[in-house]
Amino acid sequence: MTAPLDPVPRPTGALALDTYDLTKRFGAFTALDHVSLKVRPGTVHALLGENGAGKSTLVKCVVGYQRAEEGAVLLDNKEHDIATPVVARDLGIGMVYQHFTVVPGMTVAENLLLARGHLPAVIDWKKERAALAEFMKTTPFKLDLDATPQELSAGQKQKLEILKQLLLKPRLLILDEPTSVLTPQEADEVLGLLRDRAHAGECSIVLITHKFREVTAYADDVSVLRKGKLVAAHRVDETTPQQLAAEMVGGEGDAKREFAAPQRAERERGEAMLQVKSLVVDGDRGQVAVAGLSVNVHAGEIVGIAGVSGNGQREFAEALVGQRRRVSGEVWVGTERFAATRAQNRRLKVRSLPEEPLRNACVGDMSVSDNIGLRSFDVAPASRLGWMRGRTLRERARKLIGEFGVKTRGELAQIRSLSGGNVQRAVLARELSDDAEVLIVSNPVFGLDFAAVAEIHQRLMDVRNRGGAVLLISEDLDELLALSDRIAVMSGGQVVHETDAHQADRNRLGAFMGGSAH
Ligand SMILES: Nc1ncnc2c1ncn2[C@@H]1O[C@H](COP(=O)(O)OP(=O)(O)OP(=O)(O)O)[C@@H](O)[C@H]1O
Repeated sequence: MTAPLDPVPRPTGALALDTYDLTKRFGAFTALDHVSLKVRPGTVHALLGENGAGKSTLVKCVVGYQRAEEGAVLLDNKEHDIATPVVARDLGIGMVYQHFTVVPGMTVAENLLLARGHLPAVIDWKKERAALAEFMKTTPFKLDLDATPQELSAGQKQKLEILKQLLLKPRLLILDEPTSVLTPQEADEVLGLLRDRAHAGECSIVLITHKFREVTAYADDVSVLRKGKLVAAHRVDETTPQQLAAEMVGGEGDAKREFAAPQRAERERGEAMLQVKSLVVDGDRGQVAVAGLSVNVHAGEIVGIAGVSGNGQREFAEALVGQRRRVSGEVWVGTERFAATRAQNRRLKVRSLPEEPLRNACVGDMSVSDNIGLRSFDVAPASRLGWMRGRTLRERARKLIGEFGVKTRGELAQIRSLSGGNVQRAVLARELSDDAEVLIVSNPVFGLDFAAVAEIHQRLMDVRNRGGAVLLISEDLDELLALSDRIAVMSGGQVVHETDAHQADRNRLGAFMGGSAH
């Protein structure tokens, strides 16, 4: 290892974490209410809870990102005042956040080095690069050390976040939904690696997740938060997903939603609504990201685009919705050549939900109401003779907040104060409120709890059932298999395989995704 030697060797090994009566308020709202969590050293501890239950707030208090008003944080039974993330890091606590914290202008290698903190005055790049290359060999991820974060897909950025923490050899590692944008195979690899490190006594892991499969397969213990309170704690092998789901939502009835597949209406597929013909799009580094891609989506069908992140999906989605220049090729909606202008989107009812909606589809400092009104603020009834009608916008927002179950302290709250899942719901409320005819979605349930996943999947299915055309770009094969009528696999910027979803074979799809099938 090339890190400078510490004067006093740091203690190593897995930490025990206890929170005692932790209470955190935002104004009059209590986000954490006397939470006493117990994480045994050398274990993987899953933290479950619906969107807005307080999971992120709890761990942010442990890593010094937020300060609790009451209660205490204990490491190995000793109370610590963790006032800042730097204090947490020095105590051996690492955190992989739900949002990305990589520095955009720096390469993967620079980001990794920066994460290590305590850098020497002069960096011996040759040595550092060699050390990083060695380190990369010990992880399941392969990332180009010279790439910049703008060139990385959400999945790759997530991997970089995890790598940054692994490099620090934390004694307690907290991960806030680390697998949301990973393929099932990647998720298994990373969770397997983390569990092995925990069981070897190197670290303890706190894993915030919405996936019961991950809890049963990888966690030793599980705690459930509901509305800011810790409502249950179990050894994983002494509980069931049904019991956990019921504890999360506070009632048996709702818990069944997770296990309900979306209702697919029997219907003939109509004419081609969205046609992509030989589309070529460049990536951020000028490389060809989408290399002559063609795909059609018909009325009344969902076409799923599968693929390992970084195979041009992000650039494809951006080019479709007008956020990236198309080098050549054509996109048609119905009988019209489609340039994704605001007027066209409105007239042709083309709607989209990009990944990372807080960054890509919202103005964080603006209110929930204004964000919901972003598509319609300049058309009647919200605007009359050029005047925006705030009250109309707010009333409409309030109605949609209710309809889409957005948990917010009111339509005037800043959208960035909402939990991740609720931002997603707010954007969906905006995009789906007026019968979309063409819907382009990327990783739509990233970070959502099971009830929200089921609900949003049904909403996407409803667009299809009503005769809309849905293009669903997702790195989650289970999601694609559950929703799609057809699945196209994207690899190297092209569609390399297309199949009827009902006859699709997971392994075969996986082989095309990995580039090993012909
Ligand atoms: N900085 C803040 N200001 C005001 N309210 C906040 C702030 N941070 C969180 N909240 C509120 O606290 C509650 C808990 O949010 P938190 O992000 O901890 O939920 P979560 O369980 O992590 O949800 P998700 O699964 O959606 O990420 C939410 O109602 C949220 O709106």
